[in-house]
Amino acid sequence: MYTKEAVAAITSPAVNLFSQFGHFLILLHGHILPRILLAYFLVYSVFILIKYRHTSISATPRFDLPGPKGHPLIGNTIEMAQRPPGSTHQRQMELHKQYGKVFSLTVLGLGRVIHVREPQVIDHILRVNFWAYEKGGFFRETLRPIFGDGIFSADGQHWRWQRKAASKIFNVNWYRTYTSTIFRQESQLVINYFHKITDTSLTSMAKSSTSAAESTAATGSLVDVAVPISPVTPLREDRILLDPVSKVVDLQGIFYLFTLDSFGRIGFGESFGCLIDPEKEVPFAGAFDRLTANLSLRFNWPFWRLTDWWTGNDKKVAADTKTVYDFAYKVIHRRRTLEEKTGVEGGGVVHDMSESGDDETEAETGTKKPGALSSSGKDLMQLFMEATDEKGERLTDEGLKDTLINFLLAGRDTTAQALSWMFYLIHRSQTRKEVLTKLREEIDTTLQGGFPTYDTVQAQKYTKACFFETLRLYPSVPQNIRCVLEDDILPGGIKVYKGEKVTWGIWGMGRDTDIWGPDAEEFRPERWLQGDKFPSTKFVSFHLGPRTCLGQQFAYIQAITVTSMLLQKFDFELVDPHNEPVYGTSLTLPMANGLPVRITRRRDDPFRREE
Ligand code: HEM
Repeated sequence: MYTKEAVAAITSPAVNLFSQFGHFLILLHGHILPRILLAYFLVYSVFILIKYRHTSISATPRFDLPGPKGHPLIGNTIEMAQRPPGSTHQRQMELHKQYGKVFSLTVLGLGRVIHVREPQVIDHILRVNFWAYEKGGFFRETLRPIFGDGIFSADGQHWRWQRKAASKIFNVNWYRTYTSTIFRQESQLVINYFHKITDTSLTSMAKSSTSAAESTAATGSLVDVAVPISPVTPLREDRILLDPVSKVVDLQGIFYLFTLDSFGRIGFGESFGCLIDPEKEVPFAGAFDRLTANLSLRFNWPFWRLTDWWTGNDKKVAADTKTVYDFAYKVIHRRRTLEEKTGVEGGGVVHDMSESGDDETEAETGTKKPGALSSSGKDLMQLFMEATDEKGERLTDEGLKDTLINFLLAGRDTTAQALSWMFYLIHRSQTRKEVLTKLREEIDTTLQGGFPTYDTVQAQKYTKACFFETLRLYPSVPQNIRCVLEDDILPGGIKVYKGEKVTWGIWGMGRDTDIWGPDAEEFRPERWLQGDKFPSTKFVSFHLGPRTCLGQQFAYIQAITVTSMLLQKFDFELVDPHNEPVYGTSLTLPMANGLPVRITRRRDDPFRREE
């Protein structure tokens, strides 16, 4: 047995060693390491605070660029998020006045955003050095939950093939023989509705609207998918007929219905039926509107995922996305079934335009009889079902869904808003009366009381000038942004580095006196018939370069058709002709409270026949 002393002799060195190591650990853990860490942390924090004293930590500081001072670590994030809705464009213009043609801001999530204003610089980004810029991950990730990988958010090869496929579709033959006819028919539905308002008493109006709905439901010709026209269809919250007694309607609301219905037919050969009874709510349209408004908020607020979850907005967005997707898949499913039955890609759908009922006009203008069409009577869905992607493969249902939704986003709100601003501009008190007179003279002389066609639209130079002049002052896409893919030097010598963003305000450029001269703020369509020509690097409302708007012809044919047909028949009086409508929050440029106008039958219609 070991004695006490023997045990102590054996264990004490070990105990000593252990206790010394313990002391060392205590020293290290209890005092020095945290101190070192703390000191390191403090020094690093001071360094970070100094480095990012005016810049968000997601951006490299740049002292060579002017711009409003930001807060430490978050840069200008709060200021950007706090801007009152609709004031973005004015604020950007003020900042340009203060800091010059180039200034920069930093925002958490976005990083450094460089604002540019010179046409030459924008031309460089969009055309000259196109491949050094892209929409980028931020844009894609913000849009993807709703708009998938469609043409709007795609970059590189995936964008290129979509562009190539769509370019084949948007051609003169298609416009001449297919889309123009649909624009005419849909414009006629707007006219029918306005006739109902202006010509009949309230009671008979209500009756006729019900019977129109019933007869359409019975034939099933227009309303197949989206619009359950039945007494249970709810009335719209955002009413179209604002005052039945003094015949006031929301013209912007009507234009939204017009472009949606037109797109339904052009996109997949089925109308949403909105114009059959504009007072009835169309669930798809409501869901789509809310989704686009949500998207615009996401672009300005980097923490949208968190706040959406916190407020429960994510559930509403999910429900709206489902409504839109369900609709798209239903249409696709019908086409796939047809495809199986016929054995032809996309079902081989060719719309017989001779059902249009306006063959007389076609005969008068000498254009081909629509019923005799072949490929030009195909809707977008048919054309995309026939197309192949970058790998030479047919589009999946998901790809088709993305395509449809992206084209709808591209083509619906933009044209509806441009039309609303144009009607506002030609009727507001500040615009010279001769603008409307000249417009009507051109319409009457060209159409002689008949319907517009593709060819008459081309001849209406003044009407087109009014449309372009509207888009100069009120561009439907008021702001745009690109991500820098590789370091570059902009004209004028400003350096931009990979990962930074460049943005330009199209709204502000349209009002810049350096670009458009001293009368930049004036609505003067004549400028398009004299010095200013389209396309031009000054006018970026339809974009520039390889990603220029694919639908610009589509848009102005549609706009000129409906404008001509409405001005032939009706007089419009703004309820408030003196004040500019307030801008709504969106990716595009809507009027927040619509465009209330009083409608009457045209007083001086030289071709009026008693109907
Ligand atoms: C007044 C009406 C319109 C305006 C002001 C307008 C403006 C624009 C702008 C600014 C872009 C560039 C967006 C970007 O890349 O960031 C664009 C792209 C596009 N637009 Fe339009 N647009 C209008 C109508 C239409 C219509 C009616 C369609 C089709 C039916 C259409 C189809 C497209 C497509 C497919 C793109 C994407 C092009 C690409 O990325 O290659 N647009 N549009």
